Amino acid sequence: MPKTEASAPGRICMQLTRAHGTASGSKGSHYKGIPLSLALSDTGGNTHMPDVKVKNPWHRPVVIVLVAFIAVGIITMVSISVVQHKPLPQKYKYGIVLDAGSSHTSVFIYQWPAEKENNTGMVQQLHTCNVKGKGISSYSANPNGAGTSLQECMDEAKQKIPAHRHSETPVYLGATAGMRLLKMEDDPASEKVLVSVERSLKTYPFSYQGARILSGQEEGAFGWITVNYLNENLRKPTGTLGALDLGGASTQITFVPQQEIESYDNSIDFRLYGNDYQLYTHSFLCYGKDQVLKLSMGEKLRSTPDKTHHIELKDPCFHPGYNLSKTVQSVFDTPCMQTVNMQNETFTHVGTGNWVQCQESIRKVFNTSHCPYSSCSFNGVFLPSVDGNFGAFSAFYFVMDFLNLTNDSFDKTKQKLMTYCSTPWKKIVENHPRIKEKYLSEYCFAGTYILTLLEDGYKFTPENWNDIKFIKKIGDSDAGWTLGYMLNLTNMIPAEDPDTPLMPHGGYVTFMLLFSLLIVVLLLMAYMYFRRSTRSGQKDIV
Ligand SMILES: Nc1ncnc2c1ncn2[C@@H]1O[C@H](COP(=O)(O)OP(=O)(O)OP(=O)(O)O)[C@@H](O)[C@H]1O
Repeated sequence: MPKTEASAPGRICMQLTRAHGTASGSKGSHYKGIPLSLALSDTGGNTHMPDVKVKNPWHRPVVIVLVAFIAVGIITMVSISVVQHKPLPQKYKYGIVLDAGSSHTSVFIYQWPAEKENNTGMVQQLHTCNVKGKGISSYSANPNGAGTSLQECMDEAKQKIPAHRHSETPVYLGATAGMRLLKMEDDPASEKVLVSVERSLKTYPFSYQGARILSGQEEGAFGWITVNYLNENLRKPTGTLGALDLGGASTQITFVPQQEIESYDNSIDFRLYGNDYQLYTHSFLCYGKDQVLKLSMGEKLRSTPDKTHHIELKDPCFHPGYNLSKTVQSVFDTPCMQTVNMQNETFTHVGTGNWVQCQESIRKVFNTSHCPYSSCSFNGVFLPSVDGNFGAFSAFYFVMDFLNLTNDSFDKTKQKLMTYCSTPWKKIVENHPRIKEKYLSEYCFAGTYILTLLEDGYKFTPENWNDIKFIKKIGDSDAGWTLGYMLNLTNMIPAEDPDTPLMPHGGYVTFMLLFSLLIVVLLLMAYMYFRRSTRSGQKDIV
């Protein structure tokens, strides 16, 4: 073992001999059989074994800290992953909208995840209940009955919505064309009906937000919002779906036109999720399925030459063999037309089942004699050309679905209607024993009216006929104005798109965790590198 030159008397000098030792010239790295050993020589040149223990590398603080960090990191990641993937009980919020239509009232219950308000396509229909009996406008002579009629469905709503959510659940009642007509006819009576429904709704534990009559424009616009919200069209600046709604007393057409809207009354502007929309909308009061039947029959009764004797009203829109006594009052009990003086209180409604004549008679209810704009639908109402796809719902769907006409071409639709209308009434009843006779008797008329309204009124052609999709529901929710109304009143469709975080919450947590671990590892590596270089620096100095 060579002595170091720097060895001072009495000082113990330590020299490291490497396994592949070089300068020392010692044989290999072994000293008396001890590998990678430390040998000490005192000033007297005597060599002896040092009193130093070789450390277990796992006991070094750096390694312990490193291992601890890694263990904590792994435990944290596993815990987060377990918690993240645990199925959490979903918390919902609820809203109730009553559609008080001319023919009946429906109660719609909507639900949405409590933490996801303002996200498109999130609100869903949970439940719907049809109120027994006629619409609230039919209670004009007995206004209290209107409120009472809602009780069964509202009790059902109480069951459907968890009790702890009742007090925060908004309830809205919107009345449509039936109440619009009653207001025109008898304003105080319509007020009394509204007071009655309000009193009834306030007895429930929900958050009552009001009962009012919607304007035709609102009904059209909210129907358009509903179908486009459910189709998730509102967030994308791409195309929207026009809305065609056929009720019992009114019908609405609403879409984004490709040309200027020439009449102020037909224009509605929206800003939804940061996109601007200018909608064309029109509601034809008295052109719902029930009212237009009255208009058409009234027209026929009016044109009967002899009104002094019992009238047998021959109607091409009803099946051959259909024969029913009806009251004159049942036809003229509407503010949509003036009554006609007839000697008798009743008449016999007789079907002849002739589709061509039926369409001719229906055309008479559209006044196309004047148009103060560049183009009109009927009755002097401006209509831009119908562009794009349309969703047709309510009675558009009920009727076309019954007649199996939802997917046919224009010509096929006409042909099938012709055959259907000429089918004897007896056969129709036999074929559909479970359908209400009132509905059953009117499908020929209603189908012909729908075709005529769309073709003559709205100017759809055989070429774009299939741009009309007859729809009842989109997903689980009914197409109609109610959902759009609630979304608007609860501010669930903001004008501006809400800011979205860069990444979803789970992704964010994972990213932060991995990134933190990486930094810790890098720090430790840097520390170890620093230690090693300081040691080798010391060795060089030595
Ligand atoms: N299954 C069906 N078959 C045929 N017609 C139906 C069916 N169900 C409902 N109807 C009729 O369709 C029409 C439209 O019904 P809807 O409930 O949409 O109108 P409403 O809300 O009462 O009317 P409005 O919106 O004009 O006030 C009504 O005349 C109704 O009687």
